Amino acid sequence: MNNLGTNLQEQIHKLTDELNRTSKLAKIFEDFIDSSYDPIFITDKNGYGFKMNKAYTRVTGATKEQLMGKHMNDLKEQGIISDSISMHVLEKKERLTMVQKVNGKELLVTGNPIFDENGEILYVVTNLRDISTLNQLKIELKQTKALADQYLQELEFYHKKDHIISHDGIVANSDKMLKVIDLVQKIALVLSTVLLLGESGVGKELIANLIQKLSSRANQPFIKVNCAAIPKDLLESELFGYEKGAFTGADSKGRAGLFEQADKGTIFLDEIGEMPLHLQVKLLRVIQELEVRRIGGGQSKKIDIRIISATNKDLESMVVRGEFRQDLYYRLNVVPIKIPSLRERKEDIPVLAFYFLKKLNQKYNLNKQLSDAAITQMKTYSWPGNIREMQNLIERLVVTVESEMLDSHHFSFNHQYLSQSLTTEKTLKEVVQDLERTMIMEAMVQYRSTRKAAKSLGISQSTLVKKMQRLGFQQTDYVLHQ
Ligand SMILES: Nc1ncnc2c1ncn2[C@@H]1O[C@H](COP(=O)(O)OP(=O)(O)OP(=O)(O)O)[C@@H](O)[C@H]1O
Repeated sequence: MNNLGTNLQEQIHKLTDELNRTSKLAKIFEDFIDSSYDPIFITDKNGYGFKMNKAYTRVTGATKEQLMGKHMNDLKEQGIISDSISMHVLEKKERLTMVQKVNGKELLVTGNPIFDENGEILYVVTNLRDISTLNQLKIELKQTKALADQYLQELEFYHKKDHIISHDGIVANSDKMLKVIDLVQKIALVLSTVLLLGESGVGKELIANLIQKLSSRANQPFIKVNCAAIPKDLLESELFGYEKGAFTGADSKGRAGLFEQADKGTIFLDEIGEMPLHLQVKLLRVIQELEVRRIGGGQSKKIDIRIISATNKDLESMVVRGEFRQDLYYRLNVVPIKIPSLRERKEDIPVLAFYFLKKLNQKYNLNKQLSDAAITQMKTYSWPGNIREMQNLIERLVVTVESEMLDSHHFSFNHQYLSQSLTTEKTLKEVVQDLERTMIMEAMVQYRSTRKAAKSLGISQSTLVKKMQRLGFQQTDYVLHQ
């Protein structure tokens, strides 16, 4: 009996030791999985939550109470987990990896099966990696890269722009305009007679200025004459001058004409197509003989002038129709320079738009910006008034749009007049005239000044006046519309 008692006591002792060792091991095991920085989750062979570490709660927010002893399929049904890697591992009996969400948090999970000696799964141990931070980093990296690309683009843009802007306020990016500037640089010095051709607002006057600035006559007089703006009956005396007593109302001392004033320098005859035929003969003589005779004067005076002329008219057709002298045309057309319309060089649209925006921001002390979509929208438009129209539109938007960003919807070019006219059976000429009439009327009602109206329409004042005469405008037309 005593022996039996001693044996039992020894057995109990052994068992207690064993139990102590096991619980120590369990504690070590728990400490061990808790020390892992990455979350660990263990399910038993039936798919019930068995163990999880502190990192699991830290990363997912899910607690032991929520998960331990719970079946994975139930947790999935409750939406706590999006899927269960443990269930897939139990089914496939192999290590698997997938992306799974716990409490909405995206995790990269790897489930490892633990087998017994018979090859049956005892547990599935799952390691989890928080990839939301990784994803966030990926997004940030993408954003940084996009920003870097944008800066690079802007840098290239400004690099190019700086190079181009150095041509005295002439901004260009297109090959077509760069070729024009190239040609201008070549001919500026040789003092050849230049004829600038191109639609209204393309920059003919700007190019004329550049030719003058680059020439050896940069410091000599530069006389600009807008042949369309000076009333026809005054043009002759303005150009050629007059002697005292030449006509009633004339200055008693007589006056030098613009040709004489341009002596040793350059004269810019803008809108040369508007020069009346009888003055064309006199102009031809000035160019051929290089001398002028004032009205009422007997003697001619030698002059040394360079002539730059410009027109938006088709002079060749005018010659054919007998509206422009052929000999004068040849004399003026020594070096023709055609300045392309803005729609023929859409690459210039962004550089010009940013250039005008910058200038206007400085002028009005603002910080307006242009969206990419706005630039794209501008590229789709045909710009009949060319650069002048664009400049005016941007100015109008800079001062009227409240938001900092000028966006595509601000550039919704209005074709309503056109669509109205097109619904009726009219000829192209009539449609164009309707459109011109409507737009001019609106501008005149709004501004009541041809200068301001022309500016808003993107045409020169003289073009507007001519159009109004042609369309038979009366002052009462737009005054009555007030
Ligand atoms: N390349 C350019 N860069 C910057 N500004 C430009 C450029 N081209 C034209 N402009 C601007 O556009 C406006 C119209 O240009 P400009 O008066 O030279 O045109 P134009 O062809 O002479 O017009 P018009 O035939 O109607 O007299 C001006 O304000 C000018 O400064």
